[in-house]
Amino acid sequence: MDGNTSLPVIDVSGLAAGSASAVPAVAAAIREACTGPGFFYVSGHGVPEPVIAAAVAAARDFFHLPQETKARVRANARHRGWHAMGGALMEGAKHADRKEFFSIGLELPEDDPAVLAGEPLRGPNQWPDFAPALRPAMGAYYDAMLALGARLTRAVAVSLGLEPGFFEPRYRKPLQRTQAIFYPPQEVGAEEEVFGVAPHTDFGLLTLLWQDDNGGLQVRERRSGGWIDAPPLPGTFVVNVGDLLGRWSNDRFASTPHRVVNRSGRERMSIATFHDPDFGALIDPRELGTPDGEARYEPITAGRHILNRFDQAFGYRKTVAPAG
Ligand SMILES: O=C(O)CCC(=O)C(=O)O
Ligand SMILES: [Fe+2]
Repeated sequence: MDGNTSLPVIDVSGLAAGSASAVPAVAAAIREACTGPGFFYVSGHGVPEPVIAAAVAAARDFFHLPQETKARVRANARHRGWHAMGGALMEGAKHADRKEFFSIGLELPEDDPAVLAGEPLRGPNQWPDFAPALRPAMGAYYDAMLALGARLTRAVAVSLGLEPGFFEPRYRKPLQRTQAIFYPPQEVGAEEEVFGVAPHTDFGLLTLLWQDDNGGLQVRERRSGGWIDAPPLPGTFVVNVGDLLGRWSNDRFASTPHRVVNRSGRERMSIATFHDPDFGALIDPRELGTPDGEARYEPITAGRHILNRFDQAFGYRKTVAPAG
């Protein structure tokens, strides 16, 4: 299902080519998108198709394994590993999401100073030895998203009137999380309020989403309050503003609610990457400037903000002791 969409499609090939002169035009388009719908597509993103295809194939094979096999890498307190169906409940939702997902983050050894210091969410990933293709494929995809995120945040910085390099020192050991998500087909006639992902805003700075060709992602239109489709467009990623960027920018950019309903009759897959800063990055609107008045938010670290949201959304965090 390839569709038309009213959401903007921004060609970011100039960023991938490293051309400094490409930044202002992309930044202007991003500013318009982020003060408008809060969602846009990027084309010309520079991520090789085989990198995407390999990650999708390895994740699909993993999801098709028996539940008890996948449970051997069940998510730990660092959010790494397999999250079974039923573990994610969006704030205000009636039912848990109809999805399972496999989540990775920055690969840090146990003797990394941040891990030794007990920084939450830090450490090595949980790679399944029974699905050996996952590690190289998702690892390469993760790295490609780190690089794409870095290119995009340069343009985001300019779109907020900052130096292009503003975010770089805040992404030394980023909390970026990449999760392959698997949605079983939803029965037709299922209850209205059953979702693949219930309406929510993303927690972090920017989300970079690959989706397969089934469709199902819907975005709330700010003006009408209605839901519009964000259909799959080949060769693109969907990008959206998360709460952390809303807060940091003093609501100049706002995160937009979205949801997934998989009515395709088939299984659906996506890979969401939350391109988030260092645990200790200080999110202070004053630092970005507040041209339209007072700062609306107190400073908070990126890590604290994300942990607060995790504790609300994920069942496993309510049953395991917090660990480093
Ligand atoms: O799978 C999708 O299309 C979107 C997933 C999503 O919104 C999320 O994981 O935050
Ligand atoms: Fe989301």
